[in-house]
Amino acid sequence: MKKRIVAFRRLNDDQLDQLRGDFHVDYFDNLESADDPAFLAALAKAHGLVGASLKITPALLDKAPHLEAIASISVGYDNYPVEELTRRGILLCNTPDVLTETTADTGFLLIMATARRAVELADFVKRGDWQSSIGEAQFGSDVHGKTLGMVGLGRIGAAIARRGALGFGMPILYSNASPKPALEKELGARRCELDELLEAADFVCVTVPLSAQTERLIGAREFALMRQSAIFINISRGKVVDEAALIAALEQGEFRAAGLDVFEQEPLPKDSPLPQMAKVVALPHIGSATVETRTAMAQRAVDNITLALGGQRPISPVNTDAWATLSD
Ligand SMILES: NC(=O)C1=CN([C@@H]2O[C@H](COP(=O)(O)OP(=O)(O)OC[C@H]3O[C@@H](n4cnc5c(N)ncnc54)[C@H](OP(=O)(O)O)[C@@H]3O)[C@@H](O)[C@H]2O)C=CC1
Ligand SMILES: O=CC(=O)O
Repeated sequence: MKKRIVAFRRLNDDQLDQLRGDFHVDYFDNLESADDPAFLAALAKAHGLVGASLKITPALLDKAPHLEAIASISVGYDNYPVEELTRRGILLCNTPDVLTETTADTGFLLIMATARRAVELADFVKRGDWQSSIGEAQFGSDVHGKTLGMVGLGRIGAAIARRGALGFGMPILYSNASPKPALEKELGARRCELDELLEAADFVCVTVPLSAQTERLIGAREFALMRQSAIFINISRGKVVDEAALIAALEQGEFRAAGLDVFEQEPLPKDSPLPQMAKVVALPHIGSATVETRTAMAQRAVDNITLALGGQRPISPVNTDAWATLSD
């Protein structure tokens, strides 16, 4: 009998056909909530789960007694209780590498858009306010040659730093759990403490994953250390930043501008002041959101679940201990 997979958000027809060749698939194209009764009924019989952005809780796992593997269509896995999954022998897979360059493009887009005030000035033109040559009050700041401070120098952080160092001649500072000697050699990057980075960088760019160690890593104290002329970029997870402190620091002019792809609560609540601030470029979590990259991510998830449920090692397992249990 075929194993059963529940899939949601979002696979194309070829990917669904590929899965249906090996498995019984229940597909929820537009799942609104994990409480959807049809979704829960399918989950109760599922061996595999494929999808993204759903908060997976132990209570939800209790409703999936046959679950063997989850293939997340994301590289970040802060919405999964990894230890609990491992304890239950459920394998979790993610999608590293295939989204690195696109997410780095988005990070650099935020650097450029904030420094050159692209959104604010495009709105100015759109409103018909461009009546004469713009003056100094609307000038931006250079990107090339400025110091880029990377908070996190993993796959995405390195790809952003590479764009900055090799494309824009930016000196790179980084704070990261472990040293990155190869990147130091390639990019001339220098590792330093977070406080030194915050004090010295013209652009502070956050790319660490959300974890117990990084939650609210950047708050009022950290914003106060930044230069008044500096620009803050967050392309990782909203909860790495204390958002109330970010808003207060922007209001008080502690630094110049913020480029944000991620927020404490997503979608951003309607009463958030952030999108209305001229100094803020706010994007709706589109780091990896190109047709090519989202297709590649979904394909990686399809391949991961197919391999895992077929008894073969998946391409990108997160909790390899669970893989050992599953492959016994
Ligand atoms: N906005 C978007 O759409 C997207 C957002 N993301 C986010 O980006 C994150 C990073 O992805 P990716 O670059 O692939 O992940 P990586 O694991 O390659 O990079 C994360 C880096 O952060 C470092 N790090 C982890 N914890 C700490 C800490 N406590 N202090 C300092 N450094 C730390 C790691 O150090 P070490 O190397 O020593 O382990 C690693 O170098 C994802 O987890 C996700 O949250 C990802 C894709 C798209
Ligand atoms: O935020 C996106 C991810 O892949 O993680």
